Amino acid sequence: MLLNFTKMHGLGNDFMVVDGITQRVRLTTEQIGELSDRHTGVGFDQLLLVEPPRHPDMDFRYRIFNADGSEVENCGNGARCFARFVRDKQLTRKRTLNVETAGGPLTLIVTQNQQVRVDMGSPRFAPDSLPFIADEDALVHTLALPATTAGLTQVDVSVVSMGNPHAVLLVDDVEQAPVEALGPVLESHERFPRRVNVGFMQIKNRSRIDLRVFERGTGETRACGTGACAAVASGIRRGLLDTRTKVRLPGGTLTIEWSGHPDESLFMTGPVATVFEGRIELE
Ligand SMILES: N[C@H](CCC[C@H](N)C(=O)O)C(=O)O
Repeated sequence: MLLNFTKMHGLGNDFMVVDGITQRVRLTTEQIGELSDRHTGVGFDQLLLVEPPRHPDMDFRYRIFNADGSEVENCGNGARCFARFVRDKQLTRKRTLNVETAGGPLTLIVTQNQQVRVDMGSPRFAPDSLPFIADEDALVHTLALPATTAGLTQVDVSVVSMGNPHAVLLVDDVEQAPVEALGPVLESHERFPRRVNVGFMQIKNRSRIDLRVFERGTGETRACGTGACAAVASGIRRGLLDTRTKVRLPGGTLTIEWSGHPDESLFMTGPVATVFEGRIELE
């Protein structure tokens, strides 16, 4: 099978974007894992597959696969790249797109300055929305670690669903945060039955944070859109952040806005980049 694709990124969180509308695409989990390899494949954090919508009032469906081949519910940086992709490929001329994802509907707006603003829906904190095993909802949950990690036997996390699951830790300095040691341990912690993305948040002031994210199924990325949303949502809920917060990630900055009302949408705005067009022959 000859597969055309476009390599894109959002603040260095990189994607192989595949048009599954004008070409017939059948990819196995194993093939996606092979394609994600940065030495023997295309190399990416996630693969995004664009498909026709299932519902008549939606414009597209797009599916998200991590580097390990796992299919997931949402991808913030990917949503922005998707919006640019379908317009660049003339699959639509609309600037406001209604899109189906496994995590629910998204509305994407391509702004005049070529940034993309995404209505990410409402953050959810109830443990079963992630899922996270806990007796009740709480601002912060204490997780016992299976073994002493980075000198810790337990950590406090806030849990947030942006369609996909996130655990957010407060740290004094993201540069010194034990991302490599603690990320994998929390990603696969037993209280997250479907694993979890792990955010390390340093609050600079009430409208600015630094963030690093160890992503489920991929590892640390240069940026994580849903991770930025989850971190700010948890900070606003805890009374630590304002309703419009800049998130500085290793790959650059996103703007997150949320009123703090549980039934109101959170918005993410940020850049998109196209790197190259490619074609690959698959068995
Ligand atoms: N690793 C995530 C999916 C990609 C999210 C991230 N790349 C973003 O921009 O939101 C998960 O397993 O839920």
